Amino acid sequence: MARIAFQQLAHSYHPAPRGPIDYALRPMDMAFDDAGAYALLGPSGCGKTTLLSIISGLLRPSDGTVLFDGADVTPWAPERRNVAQVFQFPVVYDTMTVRENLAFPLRNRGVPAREASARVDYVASLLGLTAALGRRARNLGADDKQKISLGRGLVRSDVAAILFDEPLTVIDPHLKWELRSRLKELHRQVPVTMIYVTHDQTEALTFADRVVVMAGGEVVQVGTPEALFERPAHTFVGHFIGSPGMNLLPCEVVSGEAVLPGGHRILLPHPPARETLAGRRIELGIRPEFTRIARDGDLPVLLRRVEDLGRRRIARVELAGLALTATLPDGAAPSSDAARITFDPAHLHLYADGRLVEAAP
Ligand SMILES: Nc1ncnc2c1ncn2[C@@H]1O[C@H](COP(=O)(O)OP(=O)(O)OP(=O)(O)O)[C@@H](O)[C@H]1O
Repeated sequence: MARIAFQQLAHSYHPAPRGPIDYALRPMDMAFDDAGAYALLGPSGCGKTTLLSIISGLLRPSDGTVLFDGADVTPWAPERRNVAQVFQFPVVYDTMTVRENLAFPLRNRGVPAREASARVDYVASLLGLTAALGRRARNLGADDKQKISLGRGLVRSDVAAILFDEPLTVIDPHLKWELRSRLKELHRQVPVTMIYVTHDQTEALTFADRVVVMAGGEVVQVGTPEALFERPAHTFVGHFIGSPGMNLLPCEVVSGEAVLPGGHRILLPHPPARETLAGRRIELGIRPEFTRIARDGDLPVLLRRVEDLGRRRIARVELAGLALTATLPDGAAPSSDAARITFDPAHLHLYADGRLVEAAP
């Protein structure tokens, strides 16, 4: 187990001696606490795999330092780092049995046979592979093969970290939820640092205690699922997390109020100092869940349509030409000619150039 830290870590696949550097990962300082369950979440191309490969040692960063429990491991080869990795597609030995596949990483490390066998039995039961232990891997389907890959990653308890790179991509949808819960259960019992890469917010939010959200080669927020929902540090997080995402309204701040298009004014509970906003692009953020549509609401909106999303309904409305979404309470039937919207002041956030602006002290 290890605490993994980055100091001024950055990576460019095309280091340029002159001119602007084309970063796949922008310079960052951050740490993964020992024994934490993390998800690395972000859209395709944001740098997740690059970051994972730098941790495992498959890729040497062009800048900065990687520390495991304070030791500089930047030049270390993958074998020396003692990191287990599970990839998107199965990595199994077809001619071996499931038991032999699972025991392989333990045999390599010289773990005594009895201890190895107990560990294999435990991991197999966790992954629902017990009945298949004696079968050759080649005779199994894609789901079971990927379970073996997961098992090989999980079987050693002495690793510095376990890295998962979209491990459930090939798994049947109905099995995904079950395997995610099992990984979480395993983490509770064997607290190893786990880092789980995904572009799927449901996967990230159900697996991780802490989610690292990435965009454009940058870590834009590290937080609990609740923090990402309640207090997005960046408009990208507001938009990317949640379904639908946060409403963002361009505005100006004048005398403690946000002035929206159409001249509508919203009193800000904690207006920031003027200097922090000067010359920056300002937006007011509010999640659909913290709005209310009613006849006696604050601002007049045009009701475009109501959508049924299964567990809840949302209203698509327009405020001075801006499209917004609002969650509707059960049974609410807003009238299109008298709809008004109210924002819960406790959940209003102000962003400058995409970043959350803290209130003036
Ligand atoms: N071997 C490489 N050589 C050059 N550029 C690369 C290489 N690998 C990745 N990149 C570039 O680096 C950036 C980050 O890619 P990376 O694969 O880390 O993102 P990702 O978030 O893992 O994406 P995905 O979810 O699609 O795998 C992208 O712009 C990508 O094109």
